[in-house]
Amino acid sequence: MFAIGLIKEGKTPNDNRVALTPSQCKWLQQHIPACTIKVQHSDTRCFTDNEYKQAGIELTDDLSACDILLGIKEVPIDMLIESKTYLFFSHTKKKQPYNKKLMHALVDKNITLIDYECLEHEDGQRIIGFGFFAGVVGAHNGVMAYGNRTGAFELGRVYKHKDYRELIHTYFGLRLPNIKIAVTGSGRVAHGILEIMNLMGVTEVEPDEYLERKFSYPVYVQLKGHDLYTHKELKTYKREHFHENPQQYRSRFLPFTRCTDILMNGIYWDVNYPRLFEKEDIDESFTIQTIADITDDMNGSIPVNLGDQTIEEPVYGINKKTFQKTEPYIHDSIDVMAVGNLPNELPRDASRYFGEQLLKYVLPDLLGKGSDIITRATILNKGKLTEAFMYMEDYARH
Ligand SMILES: NC(=O)c1ccc[n+]([C@@H]2O[C@H](COP(=O)([O-])OP(=O)(O)OC[C@H]3O[C@@H](n4cnc5c(N)ncnc54)[C@H](O)[C@@H]3O)[C@@H](O)[C@H]2O)c1
Repeated sequence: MFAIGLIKEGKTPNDNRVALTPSQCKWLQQHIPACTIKVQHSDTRCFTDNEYKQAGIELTDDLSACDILLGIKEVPIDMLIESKTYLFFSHTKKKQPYNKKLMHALVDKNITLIDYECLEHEDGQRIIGFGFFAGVVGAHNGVMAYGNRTGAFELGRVYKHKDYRELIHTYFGLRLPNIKIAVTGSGRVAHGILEIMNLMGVTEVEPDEYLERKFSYPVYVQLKGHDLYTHKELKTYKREHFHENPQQYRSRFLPFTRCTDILMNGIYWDVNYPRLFEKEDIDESFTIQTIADITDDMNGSIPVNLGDQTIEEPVYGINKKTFQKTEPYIHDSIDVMAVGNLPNELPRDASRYFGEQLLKYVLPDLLGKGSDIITRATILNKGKLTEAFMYMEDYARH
């Protein structure tokens, strides 16, 4: 018998998401008879203890009999059980200083750590994540913020709805003005944004039309790598070359800052990548009024991202001259929506989607003979760094 435990999230503030929903647990127990699931009591999880009970899943406080423990966010050190196999987002692979102590504890307790973020197909595409619902919520919030600024329409808050289905019912009858929306990126986040664009009845147009034409209806353009970056000398874009040498490229986004009303940013970014634009580009010709920075790196691809807001208050203003933070929706400011845990506004749907990927691509191998995907995502094996993660030796040692 193989026992999987769903741990209670311990990080503060509490995350309400979970790796497997009650019906996914039930399905797993029915289809893999050698597997049982235990769920640790929690009163903050988006599915209640009672929902798991109704699905026939055992609830307990003690998961010490489980072989594999599934969480979402970093597990607090005092909640780690020795010698277990854990799956969660550890945020350690970039040697993040704030999780160094957690890494030391994982080593000391002989834990096997498989990090969701490192589960990748052979070509480097991530297998599981919450990006799609970050895109959904971020796009909604971006359009909502534009409505709040202009008074042209009103949209409510996502988290006040039970789930996604209920949310999209509220779009019935929504009529957006003739705005132009630029969507950047081509991954999960971008797909979530596009879903909302289509549900809100925004029409997709090509980049050249978007730049040159006026439309009598709302439009969006999706800008992918080759629309956003060009090699500084060769004036070309090759995806793999760009990923390996981003410093050799510059942004091509500037013309879009001169005709866009809302920017929905969903790209992948790191410090070596060019920003979409610079602060100095914010002049009289800069038309963007609302930025939904779903990518959300402080002072990153969006130079006026001054850090995170909360789910309750997701938007702040940036003064166009001083670049200081202001109240949202005021004259002479651009509104920025920047929240680091957007999927928590739709936790039930986000968890269901996450669990589906886990069931399809990870758990069968994890419960069976293992796979290259799992090996590549194993940072620690019984407290020891695996070969691919030896670059973390100085970080893991103490
Ligand atoms: N605000 C939030 O709550 C929230 C939630 C989830 C994700 N995010 C952020 O949104 C961004 C996009 O996430 P996603 O889920 O769409 O990612 P994804 O893995 O689904 O897609 C990333 C895309 O970027 C491309 N890319 C470019 N350079 C890359 C590189 N060096 N490494 C990997 N991919 C590269 C990939 O080809 C892919 O098309 C990330 O920065 C992520 O941290 C934010």
